[in-house]
Amino acid sequence: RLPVPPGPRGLPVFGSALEIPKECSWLTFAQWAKTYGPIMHVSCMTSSIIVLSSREAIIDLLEKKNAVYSDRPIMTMAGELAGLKRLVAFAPYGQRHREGRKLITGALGPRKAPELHAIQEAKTLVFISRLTESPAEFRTHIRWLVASIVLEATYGITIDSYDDPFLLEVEKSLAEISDVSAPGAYLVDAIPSLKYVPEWFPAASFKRIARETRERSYALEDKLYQAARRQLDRGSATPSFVADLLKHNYDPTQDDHTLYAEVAVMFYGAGADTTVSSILSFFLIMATHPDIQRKAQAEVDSVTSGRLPICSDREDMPYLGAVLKEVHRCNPVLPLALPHYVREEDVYAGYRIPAGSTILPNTWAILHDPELYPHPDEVIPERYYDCSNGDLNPDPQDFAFGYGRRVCPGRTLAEDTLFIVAASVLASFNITSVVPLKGETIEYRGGAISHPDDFACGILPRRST
Ligand code: HEM
Repeated sequence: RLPVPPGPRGLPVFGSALEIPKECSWLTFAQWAKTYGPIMHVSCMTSSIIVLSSREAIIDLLEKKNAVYSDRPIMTMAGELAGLKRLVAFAPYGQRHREGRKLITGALGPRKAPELHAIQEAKTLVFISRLTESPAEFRTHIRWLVASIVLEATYGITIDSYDDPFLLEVEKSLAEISDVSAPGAYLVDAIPSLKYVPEWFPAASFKRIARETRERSYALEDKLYQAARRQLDRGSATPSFVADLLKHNYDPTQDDHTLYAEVAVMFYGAGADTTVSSILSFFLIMATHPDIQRKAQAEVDSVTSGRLPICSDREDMPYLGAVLKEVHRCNPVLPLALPHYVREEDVYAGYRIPAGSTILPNTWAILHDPELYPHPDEVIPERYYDCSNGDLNPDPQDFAFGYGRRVCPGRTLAEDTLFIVAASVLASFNITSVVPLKGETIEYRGGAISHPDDFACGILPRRST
């Protein structure tokens, strides 16, 4: 038998579970990869994790062998007990997952771009005026902006403020989902047979937590979906994902409704925190790199000549495009993507990849590899201009949005939102003077989603500076 890839030995029974930090585990994995190489085996309680830290390994396995490497690990607490495996991002690779993805890619394809751009541009206009009125609250405005774009595009629901009761309910449910899916948080994930323990049993509070999370997320999914249906019945529906599905299916079965509701709820679940984190990184990078900001503003000004930017300006603003590539490279929002899973044993580079391994692509390690991106800790938009060596500076967006048949289906929506926000902010404001709100410097943190530490920054209307 071939050996498994090299990796830290860890402790008996626990393996390396106690050495993997809950925050920024991608940094620890990147450090270990310097010793053990780009294909690393990490044992963690009863499971095997294979961490991939090179572009070649990720392409060879997750892209070229995507039929084998597109499953998701079985998460007993989140997936089974809390019912999340019904949702596209957590679903096992198979028919239901494919159906869900097909609906999302259809709804976000080029045909739908004009409708989506209209929503993105209108909401960004309101965002700019709110930012002018209360710049110190830029975080709240960013969260409102992303929520209002996603909920309008998915359900046709208008959200006026970040305190909207509907939105607070959605955020609460998401926080619960994030709690139950935190790796290592529940013993039942390491010992799946515990799932059979009855809820009343002492120390089985995880069963109650899972049931409550499941019930609340189902109720919310239904509430949002029914709100969109009611608008259609009243004839007041604006173009949206749900309205479009129901307009094209005159006689939906109960199974259709269930599928549509499950897929719709994914837009916010997968698209809100991720997009917010990228926009925050954009603000941080602009505030800390005034020269880059000025250069991007000059480009925006020359294209728009005084009007506000629109989504179709994107291809005329290559420098801003390069800045946004750096935003994704410096802070890949999902630094380990989402975990993939391999059901069958495989062989790669002389190693055995055991059946049932969780596969973690270390996107952060690739986007900070000095062999691929010279001076990886510096923000250098110009790095994408030099095409003389085709192996250097590959487009970070091809990594930041994941891999193979699990690649993010919301990429275009996310990129367009980031672009219109960035271009409109640059046209309207100078972003200055960053102040860390905790500690001395601003680091990127997080468990699964990476985001910058809290910071304050100056946001001054350009006409007054
Ligand atoms: C900056 C914003 C975003 C980033 C960086 C991002 C990145 C990612 C990544 C890395 C994955 C995991 C891919 C993998 O497993 O290999 C993913 C999955 C996913 N994303 Fe995004 N995403 C963003 C925004 C969005 C938006 C706006 C939507 C809305 C539709 C969305 C929907 C999804 C879905 C449904 C999945 C699961 C796909 C599957 O399992 O088949 N994402 N995203």
